[in-house]
Amino acid sequence: MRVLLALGGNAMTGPDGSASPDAQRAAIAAAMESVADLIAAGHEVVITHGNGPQVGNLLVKNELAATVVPPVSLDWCGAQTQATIGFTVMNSLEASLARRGVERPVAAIVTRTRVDVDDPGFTHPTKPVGRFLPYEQARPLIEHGQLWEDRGEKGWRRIVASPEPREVLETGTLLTLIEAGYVVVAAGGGGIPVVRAEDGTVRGVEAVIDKDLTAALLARSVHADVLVIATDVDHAIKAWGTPQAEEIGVVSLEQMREIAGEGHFASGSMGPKVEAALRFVESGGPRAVITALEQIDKAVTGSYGTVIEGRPAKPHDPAGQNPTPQNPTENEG
Ligand SMILES: Nc1ncnc2c1ncn2[C@@H]1O[C@H](COP(=O)(O)OP(=O)(O)O)[C@@H](O)[C@H]1O
Ligand SMILES: NC(=O)OP(=O)(O)O
Repeated sequence: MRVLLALGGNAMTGPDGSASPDAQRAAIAAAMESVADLIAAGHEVVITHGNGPQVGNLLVKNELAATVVPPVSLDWCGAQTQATIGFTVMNSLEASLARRGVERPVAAIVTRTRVDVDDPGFTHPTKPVGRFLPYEQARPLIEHGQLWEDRGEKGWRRIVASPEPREVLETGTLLTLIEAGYVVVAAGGGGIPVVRAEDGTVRGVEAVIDKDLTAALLARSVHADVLVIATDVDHAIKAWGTPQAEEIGVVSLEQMREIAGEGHFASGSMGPKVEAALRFVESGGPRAVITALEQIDKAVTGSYGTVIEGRPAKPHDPAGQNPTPQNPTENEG
């Protein structure tokens, strides 16, 4: 199966959200063990990953050092995170594959994602980045003009613009590499946001694209059989945080749209994951799964996690309208 695997910040930065180099190396090394198992099992894996903690930290470094070295813009910070996370993934995945006796080349690709210049995301920022701070520490920054948001029990977090991903510009390159047998790491941090001018030229814009939404687009572009969104919870949960909390197992597209419409999924965390899973399946993708990183082997077959099954088009069913599950059912998870 061709698997598009989206790795969240939780998988890349360690359990406490720490983005120290050691914590990142350790988290990525652990994640790549699971990825190597998938590859060793015969799956074709395309990896994308988040960069929220890292890009937010780079932004702060730039601001703190602005009087000493020229600061760079947010799109440059995003490009830098693709490189550091990408090369760390390459190092770890190569080692994990070698331990299994699997020979597969790995390539991390600098990837640009086109957005619309007039996207409302530029005027209404929604993307949490960087570290969590208690309100007392965030307050002076807010008073200084930064946008911060209360993210619940973990604290407050800085918010930046996050336009909709429209197109992954390196799709052709990725397909060539996948067909040549590479394990490709692409569109890290949702891709470096760029806009295209009327004359066809491309320039970076200051934003951080949601990596789950780009993952949905990328999964369709590379004809993935399954989009797996790996995070730190086994399932998306209905009535999350209440005594009525209920894990969501296998659901139809229609059911998940309805549940999402009821507002069970927090913006900036589970919300975009559910939206990405829905978009992939709505646009014709066969299956999308949200689950914990440790469960991705079962996720690819749809036997664990929150699973949205598409409608496989059969010869007698050209419109792809054959029935899908009508009741939320628990899978083995
Ligand atoms: N309805 C929900 N079901 C499950 N988790 C939820 C829900 N709403 C919000 N969350 C939160 O979403 C988190 C996963 O999102 P996030 O932290 O952004 O993941 P990642 O960094 O792995 O991309 C979970 O740890 C949980 O705290
Ligand atoms: N770019 C992005 O969505 O990163 P996170 O998944 O780390 O928030």
